[in-house]
Amino acid sequence: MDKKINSIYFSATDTTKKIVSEIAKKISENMDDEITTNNIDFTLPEARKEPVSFTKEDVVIIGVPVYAGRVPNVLLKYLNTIVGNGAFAIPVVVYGNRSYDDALIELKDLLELNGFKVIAGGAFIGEHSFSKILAKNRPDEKDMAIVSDFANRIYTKLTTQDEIQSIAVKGNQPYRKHYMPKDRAGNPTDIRKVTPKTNRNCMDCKLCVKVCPMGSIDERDVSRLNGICIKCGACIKKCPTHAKYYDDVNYLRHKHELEIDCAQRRAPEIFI
Ligand SMILES: Cc1cc2nc3c(=O)[nH]c(=O)nc-3n(C[C@H](O)[C@H](O)[C@H](O)COP(=O)(O)O)c2cc1C
Repeated sequence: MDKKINSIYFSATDTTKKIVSEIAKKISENMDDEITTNNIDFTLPEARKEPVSFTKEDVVIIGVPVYAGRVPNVLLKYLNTIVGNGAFAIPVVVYGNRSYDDALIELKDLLELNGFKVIAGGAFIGEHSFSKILAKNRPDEKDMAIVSDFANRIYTKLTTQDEIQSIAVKGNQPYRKHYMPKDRAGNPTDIRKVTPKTNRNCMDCKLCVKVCPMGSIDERDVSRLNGICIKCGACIKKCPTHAKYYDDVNYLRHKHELEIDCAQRRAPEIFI
């Protein structure tokens, strides 16, 4: 097979990265010739300034986390600049064990509009960005076995079908509205304005500045924000001294509710 394998992802807390990278690696391992895998990590703002385009020679595994049941809307502008030129695409969404709602179909549609041919797709589960216990440590071994099998099936499809077929994925059209957390009275509540706090454990190492996908944490005073917070969990989960946290009542209520209501393990779904 004379295709080039590409992995491209946004991954604030590394679960999407783990899945997309493994799919790309496994497909590459199946190929006889020595091939190079191209990797684009667009988690940080600098990377989203680079234009990206592919050709018919490319197979592109592209992954994003599910935010509010959809493709994160802060990424739409960048995603819409990626040019397919007839490349094969495998959209992957990773969600925190609640639901992926319409994120996979949204990503698939977006890729098709950008000139990709979508030949497979998958929804996988990763530890929830808000929590240390919801989908804890996922993707785990069981998930990675499914990831591996998915990659093998993509390889088989690429090498055995004369005319590689497009696929359909699960989801609604028109897409459902963004999922909204509820307040104590059961009314939808908007947590978009919620920002992280910094406690006395902070050593001022600036790691949070480096990992914030929005480039929002002030380098001179890391307790301040210069831009928006998307609640991605990067500064919280990656802080070596656990100095970042949220104390907003509605955010904490939502997190707790998810931990209770979505505790039952969900399984990855693949479409090929
Ligand atoms: C703002 C926000 C909204 C989210 N919405 C959902 C959701 O609707 N359903 C779900 O199951 N998980 C949701 N999650 C959890 C992430 O999709 C999940 O933890 C994912 O594994 C994170 O990927 P990453 O590690 O690559 O950043 C949300 C996370 C964030 C930050």
